[in-house]
Amino acid sequence: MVRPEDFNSLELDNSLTDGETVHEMMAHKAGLTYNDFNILPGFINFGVHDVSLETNITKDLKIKAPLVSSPMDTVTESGMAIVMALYGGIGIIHGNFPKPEDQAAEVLKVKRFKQGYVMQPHCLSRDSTAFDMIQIKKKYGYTGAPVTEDGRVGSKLIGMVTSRDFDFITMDVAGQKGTPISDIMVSVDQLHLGHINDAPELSQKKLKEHRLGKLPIVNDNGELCALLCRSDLLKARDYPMASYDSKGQLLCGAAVNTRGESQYTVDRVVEAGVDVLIIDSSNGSSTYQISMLRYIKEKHPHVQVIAGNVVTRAQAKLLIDQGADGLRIGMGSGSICITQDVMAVGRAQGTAVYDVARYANQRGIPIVADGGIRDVGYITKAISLGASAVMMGGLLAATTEAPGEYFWGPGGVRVKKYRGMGSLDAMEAHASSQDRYFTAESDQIKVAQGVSATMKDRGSCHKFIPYLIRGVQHGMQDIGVRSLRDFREKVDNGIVKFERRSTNAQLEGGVHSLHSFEKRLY
Ligand SMILES: NC(=O)c1ccc[n+]([C@@H]2O[C@H](COP(=O)([O-])OP(=O)(O)OC[C@H]3O[C@@H](n4cnc5c(N)ncnc54)[C@H](O)[C@@H]3O)[C@@H](O)[C@H]2O)c1
Ligand SMILES: O=P(O)(O)OC[C@H]1O[C@@H](n2cnc3c(O)ncnc32)[C@H](O)[C@@H]1O
Ligand SMILES: [K+]
Repeated sequence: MVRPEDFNSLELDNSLTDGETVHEMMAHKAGLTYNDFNILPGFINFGVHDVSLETNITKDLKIKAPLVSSPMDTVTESGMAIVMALYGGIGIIHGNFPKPEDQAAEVLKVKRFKQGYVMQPHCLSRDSTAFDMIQIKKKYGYTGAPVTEDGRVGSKLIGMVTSRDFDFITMDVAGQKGTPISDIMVSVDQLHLGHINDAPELSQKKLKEHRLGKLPIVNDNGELCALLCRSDLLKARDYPMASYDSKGQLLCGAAVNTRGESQYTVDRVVEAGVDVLIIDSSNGSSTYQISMLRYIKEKHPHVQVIAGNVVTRAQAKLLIDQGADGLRIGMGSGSICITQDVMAVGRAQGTAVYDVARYANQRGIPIVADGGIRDVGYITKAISLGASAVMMGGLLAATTEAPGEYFWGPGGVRVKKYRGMGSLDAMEAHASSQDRYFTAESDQIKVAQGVSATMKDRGSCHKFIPYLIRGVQHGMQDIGVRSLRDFREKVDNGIVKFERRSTNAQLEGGVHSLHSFEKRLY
């Protein structure tokens, strides 16, 4: 039987100094990044479950896992933001929508999230046919769908195709093109309905009592708001780490650019209940950024603001002096980013995180290390350099919860699109993002800072994020630190040791010398 007290006097003898302190490692002025170093192991005298990942991402905003999803249109809309918050992180809704109201609607979906409720069910319209229902079944596997006036959530519910109705449809696809949906749906007056303001328990009771597969949830005007699904309820579980606000709603962030018109967007997303705003720019030390920061702080003082991006202490000082509650660090480090090639400006991410964190943390301002997080160990390394959280784009793209549909890429691989917000592809997607790339109002010459790519299907965040969290906990256990604060203190006072590694050591640290291998991670 292992008794903790038997080991009380044991510790590592830190006078035997292998490696170097973080300050020694960073004293060499060449830019370093995560892959350039390892952290040396510490003494494990606690279990992996004892490692707390609680952290502040701004002065006043605490979350339980140091994970933030990037405000990119192939990464974070409400689906991603919900799953990030359920596991203790936070998602930042991107700002590349046709209208500010669309972005606000995504924020609202996160704030209104209730377990078991599908907020964006696939709908049919008054003009749909049985053929369209067959297509939904084929593409998504659903055997029922709500029917609304114009086929969208938010329009008037007129009926519902249930799996029982659907069982009688012949799969004679061509023939069903002529069968109006009204022939196979149950009309709204014969449906059991839930109200959006009802407590979730009440709607769940209705669903169980009437043995329904799905319960449409409507508002006072009879417009469809959501669908409560039996199968999702059965899957529902507790999320003990979830990031909630004081009203018990999931935390949510949103990004805005620095254009004057975006003040209107700020007001809309704040109205929707956003908890934190990110002012999105590759170079945060601009007059444009400062006027946006001032606007938000004056008009909405209760909303936390992460300013950026910055990579130097002078940039950080400027934004902290102007009232930033948090900073986003990274210029050129993103997987889809070509800023350093095109602009000749940027900084190695490890050095940027270390330098800015040392300054900002002294002033009580947390930093989010943005870009270049390729794997779970990179998260631990970013934290070791002083980051309070990491922001991920590519690592989360191509999960089920990322926006966009999967398709088959070269070699028969299932992929989703992942693109830089400054890629021509993203610029062309919406007028709102195009104007930011014209270097002057009248200038029609675009200079892309990002590329458009595909990423291999990574499965659902419901598996991937718990894997990331547990991976970081294991890393911190190996280092011998129980919390982010403990980590920071032990790095600062030189107890946690680092070692730079040669190119050969980097190769050795990866998989090598194998004929073939399979990489299954979680
Ligand atoms: N982290 C990175 O390394 C990095 C690098 C490039 C792009 N990006 C991402 O790409 C997107 C766009 O970044 P960006 O830096 O090109 O956007 P930006 O909006 O900050 O800048 C685009 C152009 O618009 C100008 N501009 C901005 N606000 C203005 C105003 N109010 N009036 C007049 N001109 C104004 C800027 O000076 C710049 O020339 C963001 O999502 C950003 O996060 C990130
Ligand atoms: O996590 P990764 O994928 O390494 O980086 C995400 C990070 O990249 C930045 N970014 C987004 N779009 C662009 C773009 O078009 N050019 C340059 N950098 C970009 C952004 O900071 C993301 O959070
Ligand atoms: K890059």
